[in-house]
Amino acid sequence: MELNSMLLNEGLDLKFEDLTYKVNNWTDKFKIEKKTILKGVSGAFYQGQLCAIIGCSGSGKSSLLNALSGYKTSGYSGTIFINNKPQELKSFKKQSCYIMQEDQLHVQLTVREAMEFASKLKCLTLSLNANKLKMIDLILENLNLLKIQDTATVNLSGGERRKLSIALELVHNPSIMFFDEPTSGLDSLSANQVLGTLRELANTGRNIISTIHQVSASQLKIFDILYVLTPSGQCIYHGFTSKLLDYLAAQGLRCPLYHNTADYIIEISLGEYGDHAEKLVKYIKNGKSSEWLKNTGQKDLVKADQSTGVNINDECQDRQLIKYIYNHLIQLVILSHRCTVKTLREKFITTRLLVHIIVSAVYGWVYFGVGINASFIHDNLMLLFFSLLFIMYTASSSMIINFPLEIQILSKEHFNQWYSLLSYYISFTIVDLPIQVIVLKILMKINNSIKIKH
Ligand SMILES: Nc1ncnc2c1ncn2[C@@H]1O[C@H](COP(=O)(O)OP(=O)(O)OP(=O)(O)O)[C@@H](O)[C@H]1O
Repeated sequence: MELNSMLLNEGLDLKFEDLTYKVNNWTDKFKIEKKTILKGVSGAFYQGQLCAIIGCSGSGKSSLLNALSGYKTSGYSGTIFINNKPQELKSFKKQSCYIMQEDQLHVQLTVREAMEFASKLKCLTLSLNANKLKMIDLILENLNLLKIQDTATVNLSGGERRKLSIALELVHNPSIMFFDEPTSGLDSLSANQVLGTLRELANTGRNIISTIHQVSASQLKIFDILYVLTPSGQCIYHGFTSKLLDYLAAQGLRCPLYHNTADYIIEISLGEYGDHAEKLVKYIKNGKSSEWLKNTGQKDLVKADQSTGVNINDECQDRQLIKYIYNHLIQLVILSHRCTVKTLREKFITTRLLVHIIVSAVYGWVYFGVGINASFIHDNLMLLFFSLLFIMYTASSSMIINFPLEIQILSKEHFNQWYSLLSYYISFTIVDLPIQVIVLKILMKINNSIKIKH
């Protein structure tokens, strides 16, 4: 199905030059040494194209994607251009999104709820108007999710989860989308459906850049552009998928009949057909050169040379401050609402209440009558101490239990500019506060009633 024209987008062009990524590595002798993951690679991905970054495991595909998307910045050197201007991360993040390998979804919400909260957070509005609701319907319909809109995300299939991850980001109409192995863990039918969705997204004008671990011959044809990395983090091919065989033939490399071309070039990068990788890196100037295309009669990789430029916020400081506070307040209200809905659907809250009832009953029984006898002052102190300890422990336990489960979702949503960390933290605390007050009341009530009855 073709994506509706309402989802059309101008797209952004992305170029990178001499990108190097170094990490610190521990040696056998407990010393730190620098390991180079990406060695001065260059390339360009253009709007309206579906681009695949392929290579063997550990070749640096995710590292390259992390750099291009701005997800990671430390350890990287080189230059990235957006529409021929140096990448300005803050504004770039507003026009891009990064969809990670693992689908980070709120399992307590339904598909529709997840979409509505995403739309509210991205549009900074407490209620969605008819246009926004129509847009959600449109996205769900185009990604075949409308009929399962009331299903909890925890019950979705792998392919549906991946599509929902895409749908959630589409609500703010990103111009460039990064995907880290979007087909991993999916059966071939779901993988084909997800790749079909990526194709449609590219057809709407967006720039779609994806790493792919294993790609079949038929799936390979879906991609316009291939970018192939060697195990040493260099580029041996950057160009049209359809021209890969011509490129290899020009170097005297002929893909065996019925052999997957993607597998063939990866095998070349691994040195299975001799020492060709170095030669190819030089020939294509580590991704910089598209000269070889001229031999094939093809023009440049560039589809369109336009420079709409990245929006730069030039508002005065006072207005920015008011806007900043207003945005945080709106985020806080939406996040508190979402957190309340999730908390009320959690089983953990019942367990928490039960633990308080049992512990308060035990304390009441053990320290019966100590409050009315001055000779039990030591027991009074002990009761106070244990009660405080228990309250403090249980109050922090909700954060300790929930935070590791939420950290991946938080990092995805925060990176994709849904909200600030401050708003997230305050909303989490606000929603937990009434629960803490209620359980404290229970603790005191049961404690007192046991003292009186005894
Ligand atoms: N922070 C780091 N510290 C040490 N090594 C790292 C770090 N980040 C990446 N690496 C190493 O860099 C190499 C490339 O990693 P990366 O995840 O980019 O590869 P990949 O091509 O995406 O692999 P896969 O297909 O298996 O996901 C790996 O050998 C990895 O162990």
